[in-house]
Amino acid sequence: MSALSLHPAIDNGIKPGSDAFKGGTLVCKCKDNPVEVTIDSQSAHNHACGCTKCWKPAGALFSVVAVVPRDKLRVTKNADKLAIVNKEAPIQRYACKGCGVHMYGRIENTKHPFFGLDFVHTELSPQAGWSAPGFAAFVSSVIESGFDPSRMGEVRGRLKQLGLEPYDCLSPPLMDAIATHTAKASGALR
Ligand SMILES: N[C@@H](CCC(=O)N[C@@H](CSCO)C(=O)NCC(=O)O)C(=O)O
Ligand SMILES: [Zn+2]
Ligand SMILES: [Zn+2]
Repeated sequence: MSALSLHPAIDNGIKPGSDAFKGGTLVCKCKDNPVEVTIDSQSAHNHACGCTKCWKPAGALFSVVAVVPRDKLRVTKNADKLAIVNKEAPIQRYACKGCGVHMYGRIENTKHPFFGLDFVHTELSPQAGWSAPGFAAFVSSVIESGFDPSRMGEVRGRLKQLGLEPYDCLSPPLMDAIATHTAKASGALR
């Protein structure tokens, strides 16, 4: 039996990132006048995400999504083709109206724990060297897209085989960072 397909960027093993990498471009899938985003930074916290909100390439069960500082990201070509998918969502995802690809997701709420970071899919980049995915988030959420719940053992097993520890929310360090932010905001922690 062939291995379960999760996402083309991880199905054949995970390519390590490069410490020397300093950024590059993301290009949408339109043949004509593609949208281009330029990022002057390496990515961080790259992960596979099973949630229903993140953009996935056709046929993929997971997205692969990372963050970059928002002040290091600019739209450099065909910005007029972008539209926000859901203005009410904490992460406002800018999708290409031509091909549907999400070019970046931005948080406008200054109180959000991840304010200052934009969400990006580095598979859209012609350059190699972006940070590699390090864990899998929102794994149980693939069921919300219609995936058979009886096959979740297979999904988690394959993620572990690829070296991506599966979590049903974010990774423990990120969950701790969110809780710390919340505790500082409430005054429970100084
Ligand atoms: N079960 C839901 C989960 C959606 C969700 O909370 N997604 C996270 C992670 S996205 C990248 O890691 C999130 O922060 N969402 C905020 C947003 O989407 O604006 C589902 O699957 O829909
Ligand atoms: Zn496009
Ligand atoms: Zn997601």
